[in-house]
Amino acid sequence: MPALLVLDHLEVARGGLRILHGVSLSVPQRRIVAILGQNGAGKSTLLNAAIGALPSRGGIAFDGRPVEALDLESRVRLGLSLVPERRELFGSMSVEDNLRLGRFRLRGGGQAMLREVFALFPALQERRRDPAGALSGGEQQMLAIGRALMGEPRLLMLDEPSLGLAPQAVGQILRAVVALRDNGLSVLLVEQNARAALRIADHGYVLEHGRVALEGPSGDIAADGRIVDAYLGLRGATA
Ligand SMILES: Nc1ncnc2c1ncn2[C@@H]1O[C@H](COP(=O)(O)OP(=O)(O)OP(=O)(O)O)[C@@H](O)[C@H]1O
Repeated sequence: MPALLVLDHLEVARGGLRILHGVSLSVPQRRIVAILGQNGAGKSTLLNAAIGALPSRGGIAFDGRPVEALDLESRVRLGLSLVPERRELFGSMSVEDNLRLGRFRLRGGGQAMLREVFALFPALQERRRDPAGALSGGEQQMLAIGRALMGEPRLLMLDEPSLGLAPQAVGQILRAVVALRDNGLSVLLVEQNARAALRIADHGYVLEHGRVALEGPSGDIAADGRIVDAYLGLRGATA
């Protein structure tokens, strides 16, 4: 089966500085691919370029089709979706209204998708009428993922979903990501929590200073403690 997303020698500059230096990677269908690396390695930059929020050079193909010339909205329409690190929820709006916003570009089917999101995250159903700003960090992350799912993406890109969450919430989020993969979704996961990410991912890439330092099946990366310690630092090693 051809890969769903293929980045081919992607280069991105920000503020006049080159951040990504020819990064190539692919996300197969129905797989979780983790991007790991220290702060500033370029992980968020990569996701933002893939969705079209940052200009880039190099190839970006989605489902075999070049998309680098398409704007962000067109890429989203094709099935790419990004849950950003800051989650970007509307704090004074209800949980349900935040979810419905994720449906804005599609007609019909909203109720069925809402049921699917509530089945995945029962906590959101219980709090559907509460303002998003009143949710815990873990629930807000569920809501951000749920809102992305409302748009029926084919590739879900998650930027640091475990950031700032209690261990129990991290577990809930990562189990949901596995369930989504098992249901057919492809996932590109950026995480600082390297060990947790490698436990659920099928394949991993380690970025270092905007380059792929190594890649491989996630089990191989996780099994080599030296790799995790050298490239992913204390937080990855102890998580
Ligand atoms: N808006 C910006 N303008 C200029 N440089 C930026 C901008 N945003 C990020 N950078 C720089 O790009 C580099 C990569 O940042 P990026 O956020 O992609 O890294 P990251 O691997 O996701 O790290 P983190 O975990 O800290 O978010 C860093 O050196 C950062 O300072």
